[in-house]
Amino acid sequence: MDNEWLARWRQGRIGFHRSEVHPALVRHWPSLGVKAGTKVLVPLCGKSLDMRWLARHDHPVLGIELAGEAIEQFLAEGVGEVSRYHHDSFAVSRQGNVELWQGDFFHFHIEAAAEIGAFYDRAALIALPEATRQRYAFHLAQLIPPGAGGLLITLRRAPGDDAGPPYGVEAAEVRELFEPNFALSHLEDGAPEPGSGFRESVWALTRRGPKV
Ligand SMILES: C[S@@+](CC[C@H](N)C(=O)[O-])C[C@H]1O[C@@H](n2cnc3c(N)ncnc32)[C@H](O)[C@@H]1O
Repeated sequence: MDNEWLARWRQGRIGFHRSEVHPALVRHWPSLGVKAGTKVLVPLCGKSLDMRWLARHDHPVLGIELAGEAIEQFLAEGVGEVSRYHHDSFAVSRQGNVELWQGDFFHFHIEAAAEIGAFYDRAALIALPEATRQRYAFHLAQLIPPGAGGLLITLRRAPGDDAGPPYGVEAAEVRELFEPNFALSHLEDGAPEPGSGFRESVWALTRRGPKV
């Protein structure tokens, strides 16, 4: 699976990347009440422009991405000096208020996440096969402090369509995955996307305490 993502980036097969900020982020982030200055974790971040939107709205961003290509493209398309360092197995690049950790999300641990106070998942959970999604939800819960919130944007496919990525994740699975550690609020379901028929669902999550 990992190599498949690296191949996608190498070959430019990145249909998931949006050339504009996701409208659901703009619409719903303010309602989460995340204080300015709070650092936002963006797992499986790609080169999402949503990170720039968060940074412009006074949130330091910590993105985690497997593909070096994605990170280099993000930095090349941005403005400002880039500083680089290593932390454990991660190569970290910082540009302005955005730091990008290149490596496997599942190797990113709580010591490195000390300042994180919110998260943003668009197309991260749904990038993972069913067997890995449980691990993702648990790992995310370990990184997010009690009381902290986040926005989750998932996707539904036609009934019986098990193909992916992106994988379809129904509301019942979202609840099953996250309810043990988060309070959930379903914010909206998008209209079917032209062509694919995929429908996005937007959720607000708040981490329950105590830490897992
Ligand atoms: C569907 S894309 C979504 C990217 C981004 N969130 C967006 O909205 O454009 C999933 C991304 O996760 C990355 N990825 C997959 N598995 C990963 C892992 N275990 N750790 C870090 N990144 C991973 C892939 O390289 C890919 O860029």
